[in-house]
Amino acid sequence: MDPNQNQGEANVVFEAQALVYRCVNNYATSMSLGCALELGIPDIVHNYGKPITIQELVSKLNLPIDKTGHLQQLMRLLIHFNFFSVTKLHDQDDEGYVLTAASKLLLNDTSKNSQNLLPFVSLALDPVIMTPWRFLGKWFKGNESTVFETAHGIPFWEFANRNPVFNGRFNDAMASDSHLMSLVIKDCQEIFEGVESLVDVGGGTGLNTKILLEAFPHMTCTVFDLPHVVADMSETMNLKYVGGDMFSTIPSADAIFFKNVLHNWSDDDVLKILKRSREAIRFAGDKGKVIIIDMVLDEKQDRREITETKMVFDVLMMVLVTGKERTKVEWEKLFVEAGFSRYNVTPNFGLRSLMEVFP
Ligand SMILES: C[S@@+](CC[C@H](N)C(=O)[O-])C[C@H]1O[C@@H](n2cnc3c(N)ncnc32)[C@H](O)[C@@H]1O
Ligand SMILES: O=c1cc(-c2ccc(O)cc2)oc2c(O)c(O)ccc12
Repeated sequence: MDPNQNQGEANVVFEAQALVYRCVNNYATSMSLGCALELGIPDIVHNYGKPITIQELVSKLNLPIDKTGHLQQLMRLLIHFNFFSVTKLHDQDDEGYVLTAASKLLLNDTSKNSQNLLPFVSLALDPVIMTPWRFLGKWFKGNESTVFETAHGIPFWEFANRNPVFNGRFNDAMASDSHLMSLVIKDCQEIFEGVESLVDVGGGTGLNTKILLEAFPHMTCTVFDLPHVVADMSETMNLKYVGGDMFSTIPSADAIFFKNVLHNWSDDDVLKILKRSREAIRFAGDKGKVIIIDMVLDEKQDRREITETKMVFDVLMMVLVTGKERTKVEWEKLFVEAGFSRYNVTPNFGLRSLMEVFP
């Protein structure tokens, strides 16, 4: 027998073993990141103002000295995932930790930067969100429409309605995601050109709309969301809040805007929402359109990690709500079935793309 053949078989098995261990232990990365945030490590590194050594970090955290090696282990994993990096200290042999682009998004101190995903990460690690994963197998064999319902007894949006603390946490998380939109919205001049009125459907507490209004102050905007989400919001001359159910009615406007909303719903539900949107723009003539910011799965074009993240969101939407992520072909099928004639996709929002859909 060829000894190389044996070696080859062993390599395949060991590669497979590494894959199994990597996947099954993925939670260790999110838990380690959660721990770093609980301890406030990004803020300490930020406030130190220069690279911070492991000894200085232990001291700032008030940890027992004998935890130094363990903290180093935690930091090594987070460095591997690009949450921190190490740099040589001037005139010394020692090294210190510094923030990376990712950990700069996770600071408690938001005074210098409104781009902050800490509320989003806190939501992701909340037991309300994590518990349903334990019920995934049970759900596959049962009748509930979501895993969330199998775990918590009621659907996600009803849970948010009944639990004001969770509702606040959820809305803050979604708003933190929206802050990043301001980075690109100014580049979208032509998309909002001619749009005089816009309804942000499922617009949450209205941050998307406020960012849009900063860039396009001539517009009149309505944030439309469930009544418990928009209750007691303060309005301005060109920003109104309306409570309601998008399956029953959507207020009329030139443009109907959805960010991070349609991926929460099944194809049947998206079809109903799109048909309601078409009714809502029927008086707008040539100006009428639907603007969607959401994920578009594209395994051929996207880097492997981007596809991986989108596929995780795909399953996440199945677990929490009744949703999914979609390919361009899947989106197109829905647009055509809802009676729209054409659409454009601008893939410039990181994980999200912007789609314009015309009657
Ligand atoms: C994932 S959040 C997106 C929030 C916001 N568009 C953003 O990007 O930050 C989905 C929103 O849809 C709202 N929603 C859920 N069901 C709805 C319904 N039947 N009618 C109107 N809004 C609804 C939720 O309350 C929530 O604010
Ligand atoms: O309720 C959620 C939670 C998330 C979420 C959870 C865990 C993660 O690692 C990332 C995100 O995202 C949501 C979302 O994008 C959405 O449209 C509705 C609800 C949630």
